[in-house]
Amino acid sequence: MVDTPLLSLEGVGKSFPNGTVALRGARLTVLPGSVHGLVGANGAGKSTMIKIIAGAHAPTSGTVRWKGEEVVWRDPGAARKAGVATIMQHVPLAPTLTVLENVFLGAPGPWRLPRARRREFDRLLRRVHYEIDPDAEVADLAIGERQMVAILQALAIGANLVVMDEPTASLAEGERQVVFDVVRRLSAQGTAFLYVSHFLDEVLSLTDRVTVLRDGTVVEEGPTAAYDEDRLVQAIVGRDLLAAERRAPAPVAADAPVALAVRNLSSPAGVRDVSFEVRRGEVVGIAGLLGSGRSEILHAVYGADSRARGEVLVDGRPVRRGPRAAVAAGMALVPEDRNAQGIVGAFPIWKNISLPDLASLSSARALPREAAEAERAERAIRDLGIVCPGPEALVTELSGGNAQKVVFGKWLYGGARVFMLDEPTAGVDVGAKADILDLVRRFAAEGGAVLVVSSEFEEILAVATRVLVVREGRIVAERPAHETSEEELLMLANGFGGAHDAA
Ligand SMILES: Nc1ncnc2c1ncn2[C@@H]1O[C@H](COP(=O)(O)OP(=O)(O)OP(=O)(O)O)[C@@H](O)[C@H]1O
Repeated sequence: MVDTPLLSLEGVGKSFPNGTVALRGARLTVLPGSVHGLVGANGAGKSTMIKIIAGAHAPTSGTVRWKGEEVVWRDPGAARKAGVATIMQHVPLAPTLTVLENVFLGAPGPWRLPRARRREFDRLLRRVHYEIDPDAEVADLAIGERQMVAILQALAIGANLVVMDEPTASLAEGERQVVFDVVRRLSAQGTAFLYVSHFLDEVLSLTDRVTVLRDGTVVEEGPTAAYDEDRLVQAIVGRDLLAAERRAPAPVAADAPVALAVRNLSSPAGVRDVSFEVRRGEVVGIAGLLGSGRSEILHAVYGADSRARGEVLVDGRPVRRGPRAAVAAGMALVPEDRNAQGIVGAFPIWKNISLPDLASLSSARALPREAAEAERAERAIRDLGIVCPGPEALVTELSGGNAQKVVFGKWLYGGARVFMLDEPTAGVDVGAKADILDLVRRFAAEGGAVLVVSSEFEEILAVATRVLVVREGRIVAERPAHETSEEELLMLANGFGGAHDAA
C-alpha cells in the first residue's frame, strides 16, 4: 500500500507584487515520518515554498494537500494548528522571555502550570540530549542556542511536520550532531521533517528523499540514496562546479607590517585576556565551538562591546572603544546576526552597499557620489552573484542568502583595511561560498588583514594562514593552517590539547 503523503504541493506558483516569480508549477511530496531535503541555490525559491507550507504566504496558483485533504492556510496559526512547526533561519523567539517561556509559547495543554512545564522541559531536554538553562533570557543566547530553543519549541507543540530552514548554519560540528540526533530520533517515532540546507553533506546523510529547486521549479526529486554531492551540486547550479579546493594560502612574510594588534583584551561577555596580531596580507581564523567566545572576541576587538578592556591597535595606532572609532580606523565587521546588525531591509541594495556604517553616517557628511555608488553596487552584484532585479531592489525582496551577500559587499567595497567576518558563508549556496572565500583571499592578497570566525573548520582551513583556537574565552592554541587539520582543531576546541598549548 502506498502511504498517503503527509504533505503535497502540486503545481504551486508564487508571484510577488514587484513581478518576481519565485515559484512556478512546483511540486513536493513529504511522506509521514520521512526526512525530506529541500535544496537549491540562493533565490531558488526554498524559503517561498516553506512560507507557503507554513501558511505565511498564499500561493498564487496550485494546491496544497495535508494528510490527503486540500487545505488553504490563511495564516501561520492555521498551519501550526494542523501540525506544521516551522523553524526559520531567523528565529522569531521572544527575546525578553526565558528559554522555558519560549519553549512553551503557543504549546497547548497543561504546560501553563510551572511545575508541569519544568518537568516537560526536562523531558524534552533528555529527548534531544541537550543542556540549556531554562531560566536564561533568550536575548542573552547565542544564535545557535536560539536554534535549539526553536527546536524544543517545535517538539513542545507535538508537530507532525517540522520544517527546518538551515538549522545548523551557525553550529559547530558537535552541535550539528545534536540536531541530527533529534531529527533521526523523532523521525523514527513518526515525525516528518522538511530539511532545508546548503550543507549538502548533511542533506545526503540525513534525508530519505530530496527535492531540488532551481529558478522556482523542481528540477529533480528522488530518493537521496540515488545522489552524491556532485550530482546534487550539478542539479542545484545547473552546471558543473569545481569543488572549492583547499588552496594552501600563501604564507605572509615575517616582516609584513602588523595591521591589527590586540593586547590583553577581556570582557565580562566572556573574553579572557586575549592577545594576538594580524599582519597585512594575512587571514587569521578563529576556531571555536558555540559558546567559546569566538564571536565575543570579534565584538570586543571592534569595540561593539563597551565593557571590554584592553588595547586594540590598527597600523600601530590605538583605537578608541566604539564602532565609530573602529570604522574610522579602517576596521569592518560582518556580524553573524546580519539581520539585526548588518543591513537595512527597507533600503535598496545600492544604498546598503554604499553605507560604510550606519552609526557613523551623519547628514553633515559629503553628498553621496551617486555614480560611484551605483558602480560599486553593480560590481558587488556581479562579483558576488547577487540574484536580484537590479541595484534598486529592496533588501527585503531578496532571498536570505542574497541579502547576506549584500552585507558582505557593503564592507568589502567600503575601503576597510582590517576585515572581521563572523560566519561569512552561513546561508549562502555552494557557488557563492566559493566566490566569497575567493574574495576574502583577494582582499588579503591586496594587503588587507582578515580575522575570520567560522564554525566550519574546513572553511577556516580553506582561507586562513594561521588559526587561533579559542575555548572559554581564551586562546588555547595557535597553528599555522598548513600544519593542522579539521580533526586537530576540533580536538583543541573541545579542550584536548598538548601541554604546550595550555599556556
Ligand atoms: N517579499 C518578496 N518580494 C519580492 N520578491 C521576493 C520576496 N521574497 C522573495 N522574493 C524573491 O523570490 C525569489 C525566491 O526567493 P527565496 O527566498 O524563496 O529563495 P531561497 O531559495 O530561499 O534562497 P536562500 O537560499 O538565499 O534563502 C528570489 O528571487 C527573491 O528575490
